[in-house]
Amino acid sequence: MPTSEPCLDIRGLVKDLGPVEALDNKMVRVLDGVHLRAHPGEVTALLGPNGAGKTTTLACAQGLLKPNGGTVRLLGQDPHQAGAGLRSRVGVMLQEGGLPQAVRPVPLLRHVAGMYAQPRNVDELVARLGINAFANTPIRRLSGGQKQRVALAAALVGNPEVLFLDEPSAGLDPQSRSVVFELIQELRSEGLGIILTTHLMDDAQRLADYVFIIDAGRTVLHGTVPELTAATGPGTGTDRLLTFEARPGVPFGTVAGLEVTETVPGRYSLAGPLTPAHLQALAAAWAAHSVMPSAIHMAPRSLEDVFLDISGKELR
Ligand SMILES: Nc1ncnc2c1ncn2[C@@H]1O[C@H](COP(=O)(O)OP(=O)(O)OP(=O)(O)O)[C@@H](O)[C@H]1O
Repeated sequence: MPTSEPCLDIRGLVKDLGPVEALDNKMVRVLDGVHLRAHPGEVTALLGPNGAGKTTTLACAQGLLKPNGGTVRLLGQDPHQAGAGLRSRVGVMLQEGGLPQAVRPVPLLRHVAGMYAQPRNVDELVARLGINAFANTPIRRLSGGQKQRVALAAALVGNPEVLFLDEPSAGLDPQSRSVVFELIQELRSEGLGIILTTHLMDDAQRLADYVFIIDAGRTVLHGTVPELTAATGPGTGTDRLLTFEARPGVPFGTVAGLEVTETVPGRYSLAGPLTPAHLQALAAAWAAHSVMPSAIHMAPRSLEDVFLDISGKELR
């Protein structure tokens, strides 16, 4: 981990939301132990399945919601107590609905730039994100991907030190996605602390320096991508994940020293520095249990696999 002070430091975050009608109008605890630390000059990804608590975590991080427990420090301050001084140092990329619909992109960006002491150059940002092509179209008429680019520009125009991106590549075509990825990498090298949420493992694997995985309101795993995807600890890079399907409930146990785990009924996995000897032992285990497996797949472990291993759930 880097030695710089974290730009975002969340410890033991607890948040209750509600009241929920289906639960006799009781409050529901949606966060119960989220830890997250992000540093300047790094991309920190927050991953988790639907409903894990990513949006709620970001809302607490940005000071939009008051935590019921734990601590949040954004650039060293409590974001819920801090005023405009802190807000001007933080960029937030709003989801589509957050942009004013009747305005055209360039006047909007100039207006936002006018609210900051040292804004970025609007023309440069517009050219960089290809916004020129639809500069005179009202936002409500833009495609999802075009709106995404305007939202990113609006988050950046104030020249923030910390940038929050919620699903930054949602709706982008491959070309716009590369433009946005390049920009994110450049901003990172300029020293911005970037915190992003995504469902796309590929995005996280390509962009993130450090990953926090949350599930059911708590941080369940964190590390660099190589750390998380190495089954036997920080990275040899040779680890593989082998998965196969067979009838549920077969007690395969260990083969050549590696445990076969039934991650969901009928789906088995074996992870580690696999060699042909493991494959031989596995074939013997299949024969011993009269199993003819299907959907055999072997590849380097991905973040998706890691999450499936620990929770039995898909990330999406
Ligand atoms: N106002 C609310 N009242 C009650 N429950 C809520 C409220 N807002 C969110 N929740 C619940 O809190 C949990 C966390 O929601 P959150 O939006 O933070 O998850 P998420 O990880 O961002 O999900 P997604 O990936 O689907 O956007 C979910 O179970 C959601 O249903």
